[in-house]
Amino acid sequence: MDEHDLLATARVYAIPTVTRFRGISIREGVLIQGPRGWGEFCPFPEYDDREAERWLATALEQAVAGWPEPVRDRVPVNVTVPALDPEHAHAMVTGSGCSTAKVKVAEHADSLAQDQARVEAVRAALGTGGRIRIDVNGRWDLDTAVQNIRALDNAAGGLEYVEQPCGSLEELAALRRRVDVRIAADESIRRADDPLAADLTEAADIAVIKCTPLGGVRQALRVADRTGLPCVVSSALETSVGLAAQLALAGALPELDFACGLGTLRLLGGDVVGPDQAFWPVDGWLPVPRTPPRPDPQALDTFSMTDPDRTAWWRERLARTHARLGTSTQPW
Ligand SMILES: O=C(O)CCC(=O)c1ccccc1C(=O)O
Ligand SMILES: [Mg+2]
Repeated sequence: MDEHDLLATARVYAIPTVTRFRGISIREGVLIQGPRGWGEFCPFPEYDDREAERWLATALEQAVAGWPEPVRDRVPVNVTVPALDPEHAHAMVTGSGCSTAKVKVAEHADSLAQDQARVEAVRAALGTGGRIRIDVNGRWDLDTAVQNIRALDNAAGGLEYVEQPCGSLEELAALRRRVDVRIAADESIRRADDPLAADLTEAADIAVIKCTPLGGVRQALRVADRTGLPCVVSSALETSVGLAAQLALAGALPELDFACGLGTLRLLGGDVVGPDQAFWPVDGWLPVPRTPPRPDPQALDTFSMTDPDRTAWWRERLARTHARLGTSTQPW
């Protein structure tokens, strides 16, 4: 797709989040349309153009090339619980229909008591048969991680795993020798200079794989294979258009032993597709699509970015990132 076609179809959106999530209260991005349908370009605002390139490759794969064949037609998902108070966390899990919950912790320093109360409430909502995983987004140092994982493993009555407890691979490897709970790597993979080269053998038991920041379904399958670990596919807080690519990845992975973190539409206060095409989990499952969903014109209008400066910022970012991808016609 040349730059003219790309910008001619581009629709900048802004959707409020239901609760603040990783500092985000408005999710912004751009939808583009190609011969295969719509794709979504939504790198977080603070990410630089180099990192944004991979996000654009994902959108172009979806809009221009299409995805590889899936090996399953539906995937189990977790409910994602933001840093809510215990009552709201309990209600969210009960209403989700999911038997696995991913709980965000460590949203601020000294949050351990709140994190424990949230995790206890989630266990009460799931019952003994449910699974609880926590996501730290790399916020703990090694000693804090050792202490807090023990405390939260107790509060949860057993954790399925802990996602990115510390920032670096070295810390994750050292931590892994000191705790029994399994460790999953997220940022260590998707934010690595070269995700294909990330060596997780000492550092993690599980790989969190997201095609949106990795450059598409095909590239994410390569990264997943290279890790040699069981994988969890997880969202980057996309609309249903971008979630479709993540579901195509979850559908195409040779093995899928864990619930995916793709039930995140409920964190957004709206969507760009109509309710019949939206990826709302039913009884904890989502379908694997063969083609991207089509945005609903009315929903696109509702969530169209109204700030002209932000619209220009996104369009310029899209054009710059496209120029960086260069003449490679198949970046994926
Ligand atoms: O995995 C999930 O359940 C939801 C996705 C999620 O937590 C997330 C969403 C946007 C950006 C980062 C993250 C993350 O996993 O750290
Ligand atoms: Mg994570």
